[in-house]
Amino acid sequence: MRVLGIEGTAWAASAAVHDTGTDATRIFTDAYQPESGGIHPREAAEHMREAVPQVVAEALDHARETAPDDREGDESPSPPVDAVAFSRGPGLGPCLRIVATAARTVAQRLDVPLVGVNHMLAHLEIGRASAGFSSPVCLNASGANAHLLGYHGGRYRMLGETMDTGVGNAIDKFTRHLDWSHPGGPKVEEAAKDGEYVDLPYVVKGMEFSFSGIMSAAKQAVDEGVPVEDVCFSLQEHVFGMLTEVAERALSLTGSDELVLGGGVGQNGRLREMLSEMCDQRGASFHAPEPRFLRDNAGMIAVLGATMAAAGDTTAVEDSRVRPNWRPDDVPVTWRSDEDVSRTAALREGTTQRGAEATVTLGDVVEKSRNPKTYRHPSLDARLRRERTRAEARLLHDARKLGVSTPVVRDVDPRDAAITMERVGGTDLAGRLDPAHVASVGRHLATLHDAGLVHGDPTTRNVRVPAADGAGPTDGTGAEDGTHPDGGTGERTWLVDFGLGYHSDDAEDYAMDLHVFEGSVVGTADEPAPLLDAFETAYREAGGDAGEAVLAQLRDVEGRGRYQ
Ligand SMILES: C[C@@H](O)[C@H](NC(=O)OP(=O)(O)OC[C@H]1O[C@@H](n2cnc3c(N)ncnc32)[C@H](O)[C@@H]1O)C(=O)O
Ligand SMILES: Nc1ncnc2c1ncn2[C@@H]1O[C@H](COP(=O)(O)OP(=O)(O)OP(=O)(O)O)[C@@H](O)[C@H]1O
Ligand SMILES: [Fe+2]
Repeated sequence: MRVLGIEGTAWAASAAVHDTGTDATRIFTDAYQPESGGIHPREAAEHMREAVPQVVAEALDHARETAPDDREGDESPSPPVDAVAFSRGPGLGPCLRIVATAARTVAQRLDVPLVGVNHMLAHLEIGRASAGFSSPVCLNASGANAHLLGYHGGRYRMLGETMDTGVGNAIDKFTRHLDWSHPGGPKVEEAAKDGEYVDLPYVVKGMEFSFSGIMSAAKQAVDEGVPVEDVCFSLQEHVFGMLTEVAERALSLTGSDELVLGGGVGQNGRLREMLSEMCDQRGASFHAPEPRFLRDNAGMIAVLGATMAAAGDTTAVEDSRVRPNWRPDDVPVTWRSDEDVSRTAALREGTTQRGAEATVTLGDVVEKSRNPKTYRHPSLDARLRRERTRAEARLLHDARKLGVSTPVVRDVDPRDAAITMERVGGTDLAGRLDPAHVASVGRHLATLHDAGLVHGDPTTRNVRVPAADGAGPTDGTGAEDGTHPDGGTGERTWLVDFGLGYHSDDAEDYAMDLHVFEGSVVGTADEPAPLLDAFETAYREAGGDAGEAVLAQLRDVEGRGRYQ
């Protein structure tokens, strides 16, 4: 099958022809370069209006020139391509409409099917296809996005994402402050080569992350006279360190041992180096497609379009309106039937647990050491390990005082980033996900929030519950009488891993806790809906009016679009 792909979500007016027989992909791109500042939606659309028809004509010429012999000389020659795939969203509305119009026109003229492709899934599927991976975790690092996806039960689930801007846009905003021309990413990469390390904010909440604080601090540092190359170097160390850390968390949560990278920022050598080193260290495989398939390009649209067309997933012209805010986790995945990413490998209860951050030895007591991460800059690494070990020990204690079940801390060694604590539960919540246990987590979080405490990373791996068969030490201190101090009717649950915790009186931070927990449930459960329902009901009941306000804030967090 030969498929014409058309792309034009923001800056790249691009058309490509992919031949599934030879696996060859030829891409024609005309890039929009803003005169000044960043991408202006109106200017970008003007570019698309001129450039899209041109690149499409070039691609179709190429298709005709390379058509197999049997397509030539017939009385009614076969069309040069068998389907037309186009970027249907997400992206800038005016640009998308031009692409869609071009795609409909060509498909109707050639009388071939139309395929509406999700641009973000195209960024990821191209890597999965070229790696030959079956069920990887996918990190998309592009201009307008930054997120982690894992396939499970017919959809890509969102495992973590930026809470504000996309990673490329964040970097581009910083370089606009320096009056550097768009795009800024490659210029930061170049300047970073001569830079030295300075501390900047580092914001990871579970598998969610945000860039606004770090970008303000970077601009301020330059304004205060810190050498630009030092700021560029440190920006990369922090921002890519965050992406690598959340990617490792996603691997750990899902039990996957494959990671693929997608998106324009994936062209950055330092980001690729960090991801590759992290994967090496945990025995996972890493793959990044070649640069022409990383940045926006129609090749990836043609490739996924061909896969979708082969699965019969085509788009009727009357249903082909563009979707500027189309989320990748909203797409029914018709073209995959392979094994789910969430293999629950995480659930084996060995004597040594390898979390995303630490090695945890489960004996009579539990010894947790945050080992150095060599992908991170040594200064940043030392700072994070020290800060998190301190926070963990302090907050485990604070939470206990509030009546939230946590292991008792026996010893803390901030220098070696090590904690010795009581052993609790028989398994992770991930191994016994049921409404009673998630409800108990809801009550625990309501208690913490009521006292101004944020867990920071309440995933299903950071909650301990009794083992189903009763094996293992199911009692923590205080449960000897068999009562359940969390006040619920289910079995007892313990919260562990407070390393990302902190004190806050901002409802947004509490909402993030809920968002992180729900994300970990959605990422791994076969049927998340009843679990989320039980969780929120329990949180609401325990949290009263304040809890209601946090849930409203959660809806706000979930509803934030990025393409207006
Ligand atoms: C919706 C769609 O329009 C959007 N596309 C997009 O953002 O273009 P993409 O080609 O994937 O990424 C462009 C971004 O990639 C950054 N970039 C390019 N080369 C880079 C490098 N060497 N280092 C860091 N960033 C780089 C640019 O600064 C720019 O922000 C998206 O995929 O989010
Ligand atoms: N006190 C404890 N008692 C029993 N098991 C524990 C205890 N603390 C941790 N564990 C187990 O060890 C695993 C890893 O611990 P922890 O989450 O603290 O490490 P981590 O490296 O920070 O993990 P991640 O970053 O992946 O959440 C947990 O999922 C849990 O199964
Ligand atoms: Fe993109």
